[in-house]
Amino acid sequence: MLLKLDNLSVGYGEFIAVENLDLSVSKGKILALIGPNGAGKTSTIMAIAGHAEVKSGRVLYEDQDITHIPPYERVKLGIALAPEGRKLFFDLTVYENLVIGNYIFPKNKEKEKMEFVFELFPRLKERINQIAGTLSGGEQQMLSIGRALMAEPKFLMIDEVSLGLMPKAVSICYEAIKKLKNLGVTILIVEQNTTKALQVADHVVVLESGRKVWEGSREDAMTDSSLIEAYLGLKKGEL
Ligand SMILES: Nc1ncnc2c1ncn2[C@@H]1O[C@H](COP(=O)(O)OP(=O)(O)OP(=O)(O)O)[C@@H](O)[C@H]1O
Repeated sequence: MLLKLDNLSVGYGEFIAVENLDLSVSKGKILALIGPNGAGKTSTIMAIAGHAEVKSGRVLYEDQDITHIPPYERVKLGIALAPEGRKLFFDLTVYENLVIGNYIFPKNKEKEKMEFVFELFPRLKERINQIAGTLSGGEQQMLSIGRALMAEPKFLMIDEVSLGLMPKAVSICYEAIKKLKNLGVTILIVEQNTTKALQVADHVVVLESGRKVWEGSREDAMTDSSLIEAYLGLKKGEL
């Protein structure tokens, strides 16, 4: 296991967004976290990144308890996040956003890492001096993933991979996810487009109202008709 959540509860003040969640991500695999709006998917990954308040339970990474270490320490350990809404520096260029992704790391590998991002997303290289706020939604998602990759993560989390993107951009992002997996990166995706998520995921966890209501392999997910109908809004055979 690369990452393990042990009985984790996450909340905001009195409100509990995620309750007693147990979840594991195996090294080199892709986990898809799915579920309706407000289910607690974003809260879960924000807790892993260190940006949400853990009420109880533990976040374990490479068998180390990281529940209470600051976010940048987690980045140094190899945990990176492409957050919901991309959270780019919209007034800065593509290049400058990527430089910021490297800011806690030595400058000497910056160019090499940026070249890797450009290999994955050639579109970003073409637009290197463009202001991030003027990029298309798809290009912004590529930049958000690219910025996370500047940390050379072992564990990459992407929130809402395909939300609001054109089909072509969705394909580019998913191709990149497959390539990263082949390079050994462990990936957690939060996704509304469950059909797409199930094409790449090894394991699936469904959250509803802050609780885990289903979990299993992709094969299990694709053959469990109650899951498909209840949570994916599809009839068996439509996947
Ligand atoms: N900063 C916050 N302050 C208070 N409540 C919050 C905050 N962020 C999220 N919540 C609440 O926590 C619950 C879970 O939200 P979360 O964003 O984790 O769910 P989600 O599954 O990612 O949903 P969505 O797909 O809509 O983003 C929701 O009821 C939401 O209103």
